[in-house]
Amino acid sequence: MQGCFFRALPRRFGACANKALKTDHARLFHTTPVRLAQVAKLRSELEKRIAAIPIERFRNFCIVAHVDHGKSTLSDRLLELTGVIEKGGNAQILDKLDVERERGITVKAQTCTMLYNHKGLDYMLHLVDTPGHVDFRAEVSRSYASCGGALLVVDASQGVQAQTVANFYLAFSQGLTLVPVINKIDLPTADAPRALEQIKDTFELDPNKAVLVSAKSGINVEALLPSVVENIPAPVGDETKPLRLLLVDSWYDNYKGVILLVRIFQGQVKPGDHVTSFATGIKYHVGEVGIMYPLQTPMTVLRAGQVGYIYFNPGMKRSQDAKVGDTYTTVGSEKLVEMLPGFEEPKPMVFVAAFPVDQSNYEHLEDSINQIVLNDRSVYVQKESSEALGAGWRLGFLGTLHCSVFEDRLRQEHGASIIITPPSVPFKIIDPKGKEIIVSNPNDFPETDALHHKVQELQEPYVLATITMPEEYLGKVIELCEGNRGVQTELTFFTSIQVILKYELPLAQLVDDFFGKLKGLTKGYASLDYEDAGWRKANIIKLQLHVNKIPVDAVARVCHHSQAERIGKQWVTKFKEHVDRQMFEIVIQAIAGRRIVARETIKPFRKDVLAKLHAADTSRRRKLLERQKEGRKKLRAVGNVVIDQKAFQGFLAK
Ligand SMILES: Nc1nc2c(ncn2[C@@H]2O[C@H](COP(=O)(O)OP(=O)(O)OP(=O)(O)O)[C@@H](O)[C@H]2O)c(=O)[nH]1
Repeated sequence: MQGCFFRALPRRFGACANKALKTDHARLFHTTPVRLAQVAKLRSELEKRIAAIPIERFRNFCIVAHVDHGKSTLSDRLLELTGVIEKGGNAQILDKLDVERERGITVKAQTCTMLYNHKGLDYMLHLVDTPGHVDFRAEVSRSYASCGGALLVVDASQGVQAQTVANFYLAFSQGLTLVPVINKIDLPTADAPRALEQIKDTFELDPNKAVLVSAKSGINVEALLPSVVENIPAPVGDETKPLRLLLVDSWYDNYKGVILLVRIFQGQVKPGDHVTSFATGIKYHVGEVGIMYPLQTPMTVLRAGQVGYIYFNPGMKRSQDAKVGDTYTTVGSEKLVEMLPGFEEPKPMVFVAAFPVDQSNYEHLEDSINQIVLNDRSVYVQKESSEALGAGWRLGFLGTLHCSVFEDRLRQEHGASIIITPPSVPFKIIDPKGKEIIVSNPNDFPETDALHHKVQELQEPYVLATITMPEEYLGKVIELCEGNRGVQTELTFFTSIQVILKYELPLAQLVDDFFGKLKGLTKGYASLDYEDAGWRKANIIKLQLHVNKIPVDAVARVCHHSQAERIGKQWVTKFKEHVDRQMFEIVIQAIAGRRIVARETIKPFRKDVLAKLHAADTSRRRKLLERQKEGRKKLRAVGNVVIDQKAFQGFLAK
């Protein structure tokens, strides 16, 4: 992670962009008054070099791997090799989202163009560094659409892991050429022959084509680019035909509006062109086109086969108008150009309710949420209000990591103080007429009395989980999967001691810290990946927390019948820990449907402390009343029970 420049590119994150200009490279390529002439000269030389490269010498490729196998470190080395960034200069210019740095994960795919001279000829390489974590798989899948091949990186000490398998099949299904790369060969625990055997056994990839490197120390990295040039096919596309471009990604810039990352399939695009979107029908005048080198570097034209950015003049204001997967063409060519197949929008599958700790911060928090959502449109936001916690939002995410990254960004970048409920998954109601309704808010679950005439069937989402692990943990992992309502679909030994296990699991079980339990059971040796497996009939029920017979709406959740008692017991025990004793008895109940599945009681105070106050002691009485008034501000009422906000925070904390 340290010194990773490429991942640090803050192109989507306007606030950070200026910091990136501290790099020598960025100074050269971005205007400061002193260097203006020099910048113009360098850009024009770069442009001339690019103009002389025919499409047959373009190579668009991405780097895919399991989490932490070294994608970003390798990207840095390739950028250094091609002179895009300076050698060893990365440490000073380290700059990226706080959350990415702290967690050591890539959240957004980043792209960069490189020029590489191979056997006396210039090649234009376009590289995409993709996130490894399963929650951000849509980023990887979209990146593939602009690429002809991929470097499949495998850590020599860990070998093939779950996300290596998932990335391989995704790339394979999209017809990409794969170049295997065995990384971290410098580690004492590296076992390159085993990793080579695994890629041969599991993916039928030729081990002789694999390149063995150490991205960290740079060993043999120079052998990679010749392999890219020789093995990855050039894109095809006629630059003389009408424009046909695919919108791969977008981000928001406060000054320029929405900036689009595009792959040109046919024709060319220049500033001043009048273009139109197939999805929205909106027409725009192109303001600027350019390449990521590694920051936005304007060019006079982008042509077939290239990946670059464009923005409009006047700028695109609404980020919803930039539909990832959309096709654009020149106005007047609409009938001559076929729309590209596009992408399926990723659907949020994990939902939480979020509330400001202090209701007076509601508007500030709403602004912060909207700002993050501008650059992350996979987040679903809907207003919600709770009797206990006030006004807030229901937020939907691609997975639990996506959710906690969002939460961290709210806290770190916007200083938000927020209460977030544990993640839950949506459920589907099929009504008696066969109409399907997907519901993400447990409070919309039909009342028990209405269930039989409002619902024909209830369904919950399932995933197909791929788990890899050393054979010695197989028994324990099978037990864990079965205990989480899993159904085994495959068990394969891919070396004499490594196993790939596939299970269909309810997503609700997976978000309930399944990965944490798996890691614990296997001492961290197991890896997990999953993909959507559709909806299955489910025996689910609404579980509610009642305090003195009044439901605490923010806490309600929908769960499987078999889990209701366990969760209910956890709830009442935890809630009791966080609620202060009061003047009367408090009864806390967990109720599933009509059944009370757990109960705790908080006994009242024995003495009335106010009784001791002397009637004439007015100043003390006033002091007490003021203190009480102050305290009340922090309190929320649930029926007749007044509960401190901190109790909710404590109760809802993981
Ligand atoms: N010893 C050694 N460590 C390496 C090598 N390549 C990467 N690392 C280390 O492995 C860790 C993960 O590297 P990254 O480049 O962040 O991995 P990544 O695949 O981009 O991670 P994600 O994007 O989060 O999936 C970092 O601590 C790197 O310094 C290598 O060749 N040798």
